[in-house]
Amino acid sequence: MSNTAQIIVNIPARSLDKPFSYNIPINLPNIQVGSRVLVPFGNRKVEGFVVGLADENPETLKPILDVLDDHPWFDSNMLATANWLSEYYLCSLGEAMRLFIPGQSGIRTQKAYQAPAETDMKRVEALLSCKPEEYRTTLTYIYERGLATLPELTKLTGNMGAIIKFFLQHKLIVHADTVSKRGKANSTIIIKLAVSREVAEQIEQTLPKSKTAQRRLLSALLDTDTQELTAAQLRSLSITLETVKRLAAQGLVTTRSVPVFRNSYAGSHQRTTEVTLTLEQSHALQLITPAIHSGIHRSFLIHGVTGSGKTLVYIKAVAEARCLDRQAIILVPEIALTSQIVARFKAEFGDDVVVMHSKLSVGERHDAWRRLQTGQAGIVIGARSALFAPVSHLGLIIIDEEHEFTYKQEETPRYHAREVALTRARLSGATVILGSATPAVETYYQALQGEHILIPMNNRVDNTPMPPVTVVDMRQELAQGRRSVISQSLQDMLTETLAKKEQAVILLNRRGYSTFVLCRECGHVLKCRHCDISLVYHAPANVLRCHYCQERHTIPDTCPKCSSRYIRYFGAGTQKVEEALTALFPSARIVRMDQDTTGGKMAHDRILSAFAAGTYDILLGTQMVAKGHDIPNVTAVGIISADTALNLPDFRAAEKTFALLTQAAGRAGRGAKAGQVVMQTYNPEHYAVTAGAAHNYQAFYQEEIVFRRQLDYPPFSNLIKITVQAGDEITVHRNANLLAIELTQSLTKTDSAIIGPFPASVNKIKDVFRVNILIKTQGLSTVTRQLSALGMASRRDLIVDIDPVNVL
Ligand SMILES: Nc1ncnc2c1ncn2[C@@H]1O[C@H](COP(=O)(O)OP(=O)(O)OP(=O)(O)O)[C@@H](O)[C@H]1O
Ligand SMILES: [Zn+2]
Repeated sequence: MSNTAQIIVNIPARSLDKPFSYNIPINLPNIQVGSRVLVPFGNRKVEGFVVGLADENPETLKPILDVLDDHPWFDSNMLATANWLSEYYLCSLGEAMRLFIPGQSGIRTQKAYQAPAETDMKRVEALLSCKPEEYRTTLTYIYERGLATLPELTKLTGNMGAIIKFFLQHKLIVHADTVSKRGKANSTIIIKLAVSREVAEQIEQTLPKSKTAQRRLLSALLDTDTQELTAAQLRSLSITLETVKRLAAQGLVTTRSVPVFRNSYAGSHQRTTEVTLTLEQSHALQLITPAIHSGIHRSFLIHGVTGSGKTLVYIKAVAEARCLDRQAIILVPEIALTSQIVARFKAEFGDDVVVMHSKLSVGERHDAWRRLQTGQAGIVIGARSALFAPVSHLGLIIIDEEHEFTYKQEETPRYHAREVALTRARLSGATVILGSATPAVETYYQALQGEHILIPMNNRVDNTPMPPVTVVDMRQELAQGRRSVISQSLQDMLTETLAKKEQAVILLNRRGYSTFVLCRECGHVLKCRHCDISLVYHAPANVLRCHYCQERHTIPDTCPKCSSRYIRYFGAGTQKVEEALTALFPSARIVRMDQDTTGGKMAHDRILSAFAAGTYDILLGTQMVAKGHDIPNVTAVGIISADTALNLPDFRAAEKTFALLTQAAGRAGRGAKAGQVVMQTYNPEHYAVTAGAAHNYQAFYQEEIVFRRQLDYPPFSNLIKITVQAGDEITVHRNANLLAIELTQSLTKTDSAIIGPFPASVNKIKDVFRVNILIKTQGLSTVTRQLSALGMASRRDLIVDIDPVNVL
């Protein structure tokens, strides 16, 4: 048996990226690879993850203090996934492993203090003599109790920080932090008869009259089929635990403790009425089902138009995995926006579903994960973090709306859920289903290369037609003297919809930051000569700048294309549009949904539910109104400005625009009533707009992939973004320039190009200046190894982002 363990301590510090050896004491024999333990570290007690076992010289090592779980938290594929994550995304193993722990830590540390081993009371008196009375009260409190926690002390006086500091400084007290296990499952006891029925009956007869409670307990146990009672049943019979103890002492009953889990989503389980699968749905399942049964990893891309019924395919696939007793993880972009899909899974699978929600407490999270770990639940639905659920029989991972950028985590570790899902599934022999009406260009390319099995679903359920789209050229609106943000066509469509008592969704995608510059007469957008990227207006310097190559341009007085003087910085907010709508339709019930109205996370859900229930006629908002929902009475969708995302200085601008337009248009006419869409734009000829208006992914993809190939953007390369940070502008630029030189020298043989340095789009956050460098490479693993060797992953002034979704 091994006597030492290699342990990764759960402290978010990059410099601690190596395991430490600890002695395994004899009283903790069940420590295994994957166990979570409590270890001394410096003068603290911290959580650690066992990543290896060995035989060394245990005498020289500190001992492990405790084990946090009965069974190892990490199984082998979770460990392997964490290892892969730390290598691919250049984070420490500790940072990767923390992702698998609900609340990121399995212990709760509480600050506490005690008297030092020796105290010289004379010295104490001298020190206290010149201090206010509260110093004396506090110290007396600590000395009398032996140990006092910070919250306890804070109750004594408001000035505790200064007092503790003084005591520590003069060694009148020492740290004695208390550590408790977090999210320990609540437990209940079960009482069982320990003797045969006959014996129990005899004893019940012969017990003296005074022992009524004991007699009642015996007879209650004899009344059951299993000779067992739960704690709750005891309570309802008014039998106390004291009585149980008496009978246990005589060897008549035994007790055992079983965990109970808090289930905040416990609810009724109503199977939906059976529906007949569409041809495309059953075709999809014919391909997916054998893969799930084979236990060999396969991945599928369901490219299904909006309203084609992808959710039902997911449900059937999950049912298939559950029949084999394998577990399923379902990822959705944002849980607050996806209550419909959650509700459908709950209806189908009841309590077998665990929903991971940001509103869950750490304790509830722990319980939810333990239900999965112990096999009491088989399905988890959640945002990207659900990917790290401790399911030991993983059979299926589904990523709905796989193109969404919320699948990328924008803090360390900067992982993309799709990549992690594919890795975890490969390591567990599980199936992956990626689903979208507008797959990411990279994913679709991979599918065409044979990396995923492509499953097209080209028709809506019941062959409901896709809604026709009217593209309104806003330049002509202006030419006709109409200056409103709402075009004639949009106004007409809304009038008609309201008259029919149907509902409309209006999208104003004003997400983004600085304005772009546009000629209102010809629609020309000022772009960089070298990069085919929109120029960004920088207010302080009053210049236009290309974020890719740094070239600066002065703002022209007239449009370089048509010489018009109507050059404008573009941007109308949702509030302005709301005003315009109210003016046009004073009696319409309008609800606005954007960052300002959705302060609380569930506000989304409330607004959407109210809208779905018919409380409002028009739902107006930013991109969050364009996604996921399936409301039969929505027959009209209006898009105020199709171009907003198009003009961001981002090589994915066209992709983002196309996806948003297609998804938004896809909300209309999903039920029995026909839908229609009005799309306002200054770029009616742009392929993202024309393809979006035609619901034609292929048309978009064919154009886009040519552009990506020409400029070597992903999928034809990998990008790495390095953000340099510093407290002042001169330093940040100097460091970035030095770094660029260092990178150019050390990456010469790796088939990489270095772009930048260029200031980040938000070039100062909380007084820290940020400058970006992009590496475009054909040899990602070589480059990441190099970066790691150069120590860049652990430099605190750098953020290294592999496969960034935001290159600005
Ligand atoms: N076989 C079927 N028979 C009848 N109705 C169905 C069937 N399959 C799905 N539906 C219904 O069709 C509608 C659209 O399905 P769903 O929401 O799954 O589409 P989707 O492909 O996920 O679309 P989107 O990409 O726009 O979210 C839903 O109201 C669903 O209940
Ligand atoms: Zn440029």
